[in-house]
Amino acid sequence: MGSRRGVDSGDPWSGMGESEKSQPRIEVVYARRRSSQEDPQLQRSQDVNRERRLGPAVRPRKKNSFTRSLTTRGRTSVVIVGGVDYLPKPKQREAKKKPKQSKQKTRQDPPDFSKEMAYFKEVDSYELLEESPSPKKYSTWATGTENDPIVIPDLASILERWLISRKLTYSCGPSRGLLPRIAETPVMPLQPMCIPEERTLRHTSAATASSKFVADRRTPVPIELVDIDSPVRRVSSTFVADSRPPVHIVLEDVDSPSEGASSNIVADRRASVPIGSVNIDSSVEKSSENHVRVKVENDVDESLEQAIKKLSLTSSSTCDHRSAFEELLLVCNQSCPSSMSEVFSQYCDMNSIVKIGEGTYGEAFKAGASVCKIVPVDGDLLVNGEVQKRSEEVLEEVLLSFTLNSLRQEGRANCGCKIFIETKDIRLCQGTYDASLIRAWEDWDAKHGSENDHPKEFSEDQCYVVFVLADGGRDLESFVLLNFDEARSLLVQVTAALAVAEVACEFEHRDLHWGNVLLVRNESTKMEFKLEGRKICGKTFGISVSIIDFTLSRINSGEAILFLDLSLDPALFEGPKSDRQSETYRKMKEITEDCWESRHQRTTKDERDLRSLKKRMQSYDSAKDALSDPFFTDLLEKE
Ligand SMILES: Nc1ncnc2c1ncn2[C@@H]1O[C@H](COP(=O)(O)OP(=O)(O)OP(=O)(O)O)[C@@H](O)[C@H]1O
Repeated sequence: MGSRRGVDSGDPWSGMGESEKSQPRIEVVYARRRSSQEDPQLQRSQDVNRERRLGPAVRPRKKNSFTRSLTTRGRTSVVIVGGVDYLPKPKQREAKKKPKQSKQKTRQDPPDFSKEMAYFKEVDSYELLEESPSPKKYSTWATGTENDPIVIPDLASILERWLISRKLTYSCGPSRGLLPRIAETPVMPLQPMCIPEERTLRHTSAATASSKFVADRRTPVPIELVDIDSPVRRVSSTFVADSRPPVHIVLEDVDSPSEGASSNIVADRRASVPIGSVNIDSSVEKSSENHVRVKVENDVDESLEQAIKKLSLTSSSTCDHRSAFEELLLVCNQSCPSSMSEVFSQYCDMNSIVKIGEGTYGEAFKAGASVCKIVPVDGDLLVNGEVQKRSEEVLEEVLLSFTLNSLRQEGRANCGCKIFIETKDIRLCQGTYDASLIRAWEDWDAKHGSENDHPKEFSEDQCYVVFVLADGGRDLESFVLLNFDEARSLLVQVTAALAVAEVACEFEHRDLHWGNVLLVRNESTKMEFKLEGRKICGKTFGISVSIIDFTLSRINSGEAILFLDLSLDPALFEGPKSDRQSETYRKMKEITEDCWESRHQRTTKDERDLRSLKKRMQSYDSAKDALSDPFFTDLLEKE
């Protein structure tokens, strides 16, 4: 489809480029270190890693396939902050192709499926030569109905905290006066789901009347109020602070005649604990109908909030590494990094940890019902021959994951699905690898032969981001579909997920190779999703699909557009010719014209071309005839 772009002056592609350029300001926020250019040794090891990414066909030996880090080198994280009305006009758009990927990531000794693999390889290579620029893969979901606001309270607060911290970081200049304050203080008013502004608890005459509010870590308001049957009541409130920044807890006697006056306050405490509980105790005079109000507030004073609002992102131009780390802490709701065992022990017995997979950066471990993917960040140590990810890079993925999580919420009015992997939590850790993790890593290595470096190399200072995910099963690369129904089920689930996310938040995965599609066989017969307000039920034939790895993805969270600027990673587009994944990256570059912040859609011209192709196809007598159609001209090279 050579005429796809820029052929005539009315080419909708160029038009779209123009209109996208006039969108809200664009900032290059983070630039990935590119030390390989200066360091030939690093360049060599990265070249080796590049070869790891693609499969056995192009991977002559261990650590020598097209790198798994292909997608991450030289990236730049970018955010565009737009107004609420930024959402583009309804248009039809294309879905990205699924590139081929081959990574050695298996959970058990795989049975011998070499025959099946050979078959699919053949199919793949055939398609690569034969297919048009994927008309059959361009989904035709029409966009354009009103979207659900993607910002649910929790997500809003996460993004807001992030944006605020960025404003503070970038706008305060050298003085950085506000940054320490925001780092010490949560932005509680912005997270109404997290902490109710107040709870009113009623005393009873019972000696141990108590009220307990149990909530998860993101709504950590377990407050226990106990009155003791004595002339003076003892009131205590326990606030379970799980890695939460400081809070201000006030107990107030609301029945006192001077309600609201400071004398009503029976206990007042500012508390800051990384993990644990805060108790405040006090005495309250007994009266028949005594109410005590427990207020949990943030410590950000109004003037600070006003100041924050006035700050502008436009003055930001640089990002220092420390502040990005602080942003990550804020987004993860932590005041300081945890240890690995603190995080893992929340999900499982440490001795039960099993490694289940690995990527260039990520080591995936099964922890109870969850999967924890550990990604080292910010250290100087090369990991698997790669420069470690920087906080700022991981931050983009963290925010994106939270945004996609919001699609899982029940009761979304317009769009929703549960096919993107559930991100249960994200935590920042520091220290050496825990002994149980080392044991699990070595077990996996003994069975499967890890391509990654031994994690014992990490020092006490090393930091990591731990993605706590639902267990999505095995990746498509190692999963064997048993019949055509399972294959259809896989395709419809992936397509439905992309359609939902594309309509809801202009999502483009941009790296949907078969290592990033997980499957599990179960009793399920159907899966529900909602697209443009319509509930749709898809048949699953006992297969549940999850999409993972949003490192390269692009999304409009409602508050910001998050994406990586792949134009700074030319090597990404230099993979082997005729390799499906490499070709797909190149196609993406062609379609985006290296403008990665925009969403990209099938154009009217493309649709016209496809429609006329369809008509012409009906008139051909044979496939041989059809192959001479002009639609294919630039796709076929005669030798
Ligand atoms: N939620 C999950 N459930 C089950 N397995 C998972 C999950 N997340 C990751 N894995 C396993 O771990 C592997 C590595 O994860 P992932 O691809 O996210 O890491 P990565 O370092 O980002 O990879 P890449 O090399 O593509 O950058 C996956 O291919 C998969 O086998």
